[in-house]
Amino acid sequence: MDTSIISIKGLRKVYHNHVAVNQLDLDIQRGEIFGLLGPNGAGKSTTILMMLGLTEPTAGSVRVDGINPQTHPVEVKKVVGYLPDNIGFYEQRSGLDNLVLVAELNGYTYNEALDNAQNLLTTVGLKEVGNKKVSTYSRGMKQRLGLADTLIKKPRIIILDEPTLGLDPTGVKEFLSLIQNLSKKENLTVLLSSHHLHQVQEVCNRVGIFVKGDLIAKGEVTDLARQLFGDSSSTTLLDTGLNNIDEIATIQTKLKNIKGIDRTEMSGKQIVIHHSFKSNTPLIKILAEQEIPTMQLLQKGYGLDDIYSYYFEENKL
Ligand SMILES: Nc1ncnc2c1ncn2[C@@H]1O[C@H](COP(=O)(O)OP(=O)(O)OP(=O)(O)O)[C@@H](O)[C@H]1O
Repeated sequence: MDTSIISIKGLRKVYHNHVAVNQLDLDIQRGEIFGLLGPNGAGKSTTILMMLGLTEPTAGSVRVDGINPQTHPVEVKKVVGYLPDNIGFYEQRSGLDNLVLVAELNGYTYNEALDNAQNLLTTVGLKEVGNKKVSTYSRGMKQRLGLADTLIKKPRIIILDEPTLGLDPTGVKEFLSLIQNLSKKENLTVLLSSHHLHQVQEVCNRVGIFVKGDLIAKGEVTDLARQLFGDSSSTTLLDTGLNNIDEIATIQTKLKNIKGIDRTEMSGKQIVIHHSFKSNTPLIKILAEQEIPTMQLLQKGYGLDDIYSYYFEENKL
């Protein structure tokens, strides 16, 4: 059974000969938190705009909860709440007033709007400050108010564009756990566009990585590593205990040529070894055979940061 709430097939957007989104195929499941990752200009916002019916695809199709946003833009906006990265409020009015206004604009009577707004302020943890002017809110509080704003029409899907931008670490944590709880409680589907890899890794069920209009990989983070690096899915940090950088670099080069090791790089005085061994045991054997000093070996799996730096910083594409 197809349980996807967002279904994208062969989606393409070309602006004056520039391909912003290229042949995108993506299915997002109901209740899923999906992370859209990618550097500036990768095509994330254009994809979101096409889902919202705000820009027309050049080719391909999008269905959002069964709705074609191109032909039914008003209907799609009823089921999708969108939090842009620069949401504006009436700063001189209270958070509560702002929400009531949005609720009324969405067709609620004043009493319904008030009730709805008060409940949402509680949900996002702003109950105590609901009557204070928005101008007195911190960035984190404004983002939570923005979340309440997107929830007011009781959407089935929310799309959040860089929602944690400018938040301090505590604010980020609180905001993301709020999203996670909401998604669980309401079976809400969340699309999160972000550059913040650690955060996305923590909160998303799956992520998709966009580069220059292409979705180069999608899946759970562990699957992504496999998709992008093939069998080479392990990284081990070697601390030789040496201080001489030249000596360490010589060891690094030597290791690179050993079967089973795909590549190596320096990280300060440590050597990062990317290899296809399932554990460190074969590595320990190799290090002993090659008489390489080993003070510490630390195995770590590939994280999103590795994927990101491999694909974006080393210009592999
Ligand atoms: N209205 C437009 N007209 C022409 N080109 C555009 C337009 N909107 C976006 N583009 C181009 O399409 C590409 C994709 O842009 P998009 O905004 O979708 O990327 P993004 O991944 O959302 O980046 P960011 O994180 O900076 O928002 C970029 O090269 C951008 O310059």
